[in-house]
Amino acid sequence: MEARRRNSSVACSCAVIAAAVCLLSAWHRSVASPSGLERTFKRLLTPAELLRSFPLPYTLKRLVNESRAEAAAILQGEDDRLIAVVGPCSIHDPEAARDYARRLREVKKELEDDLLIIMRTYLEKPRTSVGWRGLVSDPDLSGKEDLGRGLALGRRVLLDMNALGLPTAVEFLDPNVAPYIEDAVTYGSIGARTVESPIHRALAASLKMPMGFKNGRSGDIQDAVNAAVAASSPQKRLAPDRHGRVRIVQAEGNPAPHIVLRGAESGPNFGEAFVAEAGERLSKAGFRGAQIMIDCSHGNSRKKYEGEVVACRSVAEQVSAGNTGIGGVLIESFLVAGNQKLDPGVTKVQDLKYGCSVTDSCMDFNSTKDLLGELAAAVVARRAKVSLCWKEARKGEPVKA
Ligand SMILES: O=C[C@H](O)[C@H](O)COP(=O)(O)O
Ligand SMILES: C=C(OP(=O)(O)O)C(=O)O
Repeated sequence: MEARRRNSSVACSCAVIAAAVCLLSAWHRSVASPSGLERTFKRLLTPAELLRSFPLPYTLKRLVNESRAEAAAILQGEDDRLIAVVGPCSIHDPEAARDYARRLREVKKELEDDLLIIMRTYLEKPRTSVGWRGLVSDPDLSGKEDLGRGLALGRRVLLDMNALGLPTAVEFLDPNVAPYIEDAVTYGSIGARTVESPIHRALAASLKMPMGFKNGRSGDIQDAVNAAVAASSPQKRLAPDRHGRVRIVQAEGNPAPHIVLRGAESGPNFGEAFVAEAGERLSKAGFRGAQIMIDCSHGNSRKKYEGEVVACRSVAEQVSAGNTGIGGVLIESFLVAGNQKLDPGVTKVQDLKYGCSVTDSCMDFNSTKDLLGELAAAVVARRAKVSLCWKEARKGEPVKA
């Protein structure tokens, strides 16, 4: 009896030690899968640990909260400015991103009566097939995919942008990444490749910043409308908490879900007829007065920065003509125009051109500044027209615009 008790306590201690060794030395652990292939697990900091190392200071928390509220007010038609989400297609060089942000913040201050400028700080890239998957996945652009370093670097970039006075926008791609960064994000997007995914819709329902849903790559606007409806509803989902424990999250529904027209393989959808149709579908789905965002890139630019200028000018014309259904734009822009090839593991990072996109083609900073000026002027024109309408309506006269 005594011997059995001793044996079982020895077995117990061995199990505890083994578990501790496993946990402490589990930086790198390989498990044979049923197919005989090795699956590798690597220990990662929990969101709580990363947030402790790189906290969002109180003043920046205030910036995030205030800019989220401003963006939501614009998207609900309560603030007549436009949102402009502007910045590189993807962040690959934090120094170039800071350089860009310093210039953008000057434009932000100059145009803040008419535009809410948010810096596109995209850290995760969904690929059509394969390719570099963004700073979080591969921070060294080497193909080694050091996700632990990527999460830390990505969070630091978001903190830097906020510290420079710029609210940030990201695409949420891997739901597991969200708890590491969401507190530092003002505007979120669900992309064309994931807009039909129930998991992404449920994630959006639990996020506190306004979330934009892109139309599908085929051009189907209804995918985005359905996603906005789903994300506006309270729902439960399984998700890790900040300590990495899987929990049942009771999501309240996103505060300002909206749709983003991004064009399609078959062509752009930034024109008046598409905007009107999107507005009608939104009203039918119960979103009365909800604003639409227009992505001037992707299918709307046919992935060429010159096309972005055309799309953006069309938006400015529609707004200055009095269209009150457009709430903002997304623009891919970096220090210099165009893009360059990045083949992780093959391209030498030191050979990359400074301030030039390694994913989609971007417009250069000076053209961006000019276009933002045009958008701000369009808001001023719309304001004058709309208030004229309002005054005439009050006099009981027919509304002109
Ligand atoms: O915005 C970036 C790209 O459009 C997206 O990540 C897909 O890129 P790809 O078609 O080059 O893979
Ligand atoms: C991938 C993107 O967009 P979309 O989902 O519209 O292709 C993006 O904005 O980086």
